[in-house]
Amino acid sequence: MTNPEVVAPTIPDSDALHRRGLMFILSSPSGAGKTTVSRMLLQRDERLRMSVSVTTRSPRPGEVDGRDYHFTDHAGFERMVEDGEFLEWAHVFGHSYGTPKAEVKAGLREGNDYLFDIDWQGTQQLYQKMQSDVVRVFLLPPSIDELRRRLNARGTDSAEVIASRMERAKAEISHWDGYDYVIVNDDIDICFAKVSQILASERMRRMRQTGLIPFVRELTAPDS
Ligand SMILES: Nc1nc2c(ncn2[C@@H]2O[C@H](COP(=O)(O)OP(=O)(O)O)[C@@H](O)[C@H]2O)c(=O)[nH]1
Ligand SMILES: Nc1ncnc2c1ncn2[C@@H]1O[C@H](COP(=O)(O)OP(=O)(O)O)[C@@H](O)[C@H]1O
Repeated sequence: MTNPEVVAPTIPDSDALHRRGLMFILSSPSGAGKTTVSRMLLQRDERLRMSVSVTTRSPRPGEVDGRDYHFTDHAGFERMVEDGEFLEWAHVFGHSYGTPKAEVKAGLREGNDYLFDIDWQGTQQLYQKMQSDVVRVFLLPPSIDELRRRLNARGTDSAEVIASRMERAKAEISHWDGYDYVIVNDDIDICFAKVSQILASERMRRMRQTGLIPFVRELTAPDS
């Protein structure tokens, strides 16, 4: 399945210097592959955690409450909105989706990275609130026909739901320029290798390496 030649080597994320975590956002039109890429990242990367969203939509076959989403009803969702428990929330495909705040805020300080499978509206909100922590990646399908083929092949949605996802796809694609990185997900292994490289590079940004300040101070101390 996975061709080892195109999978990026795992770059050790050293704990020697403290680093602030980052918020890694993966968006795409439905069916372009963000769930597939997210699962591959989470399987291979221990420092990456999924930000599990809250939603009012029903679970699909195979989805697990607390792992794929926190499933709730409208009243429960509204209560969380009123109590300020979301970093962002939006209406997508007639349902409500939101990113819980508590775990992410504390985890970033501890150096944990979070993966977000959210749409362009949520991406904009997170970017406005936490710009320096956010890395935005958008996946495109190689063609509209291939997108339709993948939605059909996934076998999780009725013909009616697939038609409505296809209808929304072009509107979602129109937000491609609100992202830092845009990748065409043609070959899954190549796409995964690219996403892994982005993550590795973004982790090395100076501003995230909070441990550099005392480290450099020590290096440049007058009596060292
Ligand atoms: N803004 C926002 N969007 C979300 C959140 N969780 C999921 N989404 C988006 O909602 C859309 C529908 O998700 P889903 O019902 O799982 O279907 P999918 O398109 O097959 O992934 C996707 O574009 C997700 O990225 C969230 O917490 N906030
Ligand atoms: N590069 C790819 N080539 C072929 N099929 C793919 C590729 N990426 C994803 N898929 C398949 O397409 C379907 C939709 O992918 P999924 O990850 O569920 O999309 P999304 O989460 O963006 O809605 C799944 O059946 C998945 O296995």
